[in-house]
Amino acid sequence: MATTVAIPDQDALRRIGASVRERLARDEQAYKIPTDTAEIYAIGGFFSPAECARLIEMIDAVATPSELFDSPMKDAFRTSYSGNFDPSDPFVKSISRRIDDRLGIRSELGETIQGQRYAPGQEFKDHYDYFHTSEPYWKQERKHGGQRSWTAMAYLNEVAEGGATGFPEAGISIPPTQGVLLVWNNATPEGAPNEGTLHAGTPVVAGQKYVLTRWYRVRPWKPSRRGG
Ligand SMILES: O=C(O)CCC(=O)C(=O)O
Ligand SMILES: [Fe+2]
Repeated sequence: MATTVAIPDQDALRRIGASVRERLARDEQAYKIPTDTAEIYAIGGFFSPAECARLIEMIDAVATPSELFDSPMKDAFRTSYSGNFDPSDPFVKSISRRIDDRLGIRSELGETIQGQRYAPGQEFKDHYDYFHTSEPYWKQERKHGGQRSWTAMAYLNEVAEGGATGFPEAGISIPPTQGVLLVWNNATPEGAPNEGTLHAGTPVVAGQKYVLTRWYRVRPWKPSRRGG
């Protein structure tokens, strides 16, 4: 008899995938990146230069060497500095709410915004934002909001050279542009983790790169640990 292996949180991933997709289709500023491999959108001018400057200052205040979910190559894998914003700060709340509203996702599903700073030579190698449900950490994450659905990431400055976000499966490379919000669905329309979302923050060559990231779960997020 054939057995089907259940995909954790599949129904929720399918449902959230569809609702955000429908919302972005009506958003005249949301540009769908032309690829069939993954659902990736760019929204220009999402943050003003003044907001970016303020967010950059906040990243400088919280950034420490990045932590990752268990990975044998942890040290070389994500060399940027990162830190979580204070979710009770009114400015952070307003920024989070604006991203949530644009995607139409309930705020409770969003993880605390994380800021990241890359210096020349620093990078975040190819990875998926979704959780690998066969790994030991999944037992915890399942209870802390479950699988990650969409990622929203904003570029806060222009990088002198390097630092593009690469999606090798989709054959796409997105150069950092100040104020752009990049949004992608980590699942397929069917609600399975989408391997086509493999991506990297490629090495910065010159200058600094500042980004912020908000990851969304399928259920209300409860803090446990950090990671990309
Ligand atoms: O810095 C980038 O371009 C990618 C960052 C990223 O993949 C993440 O924060 O999950
Ligand atoms: Fe990522």
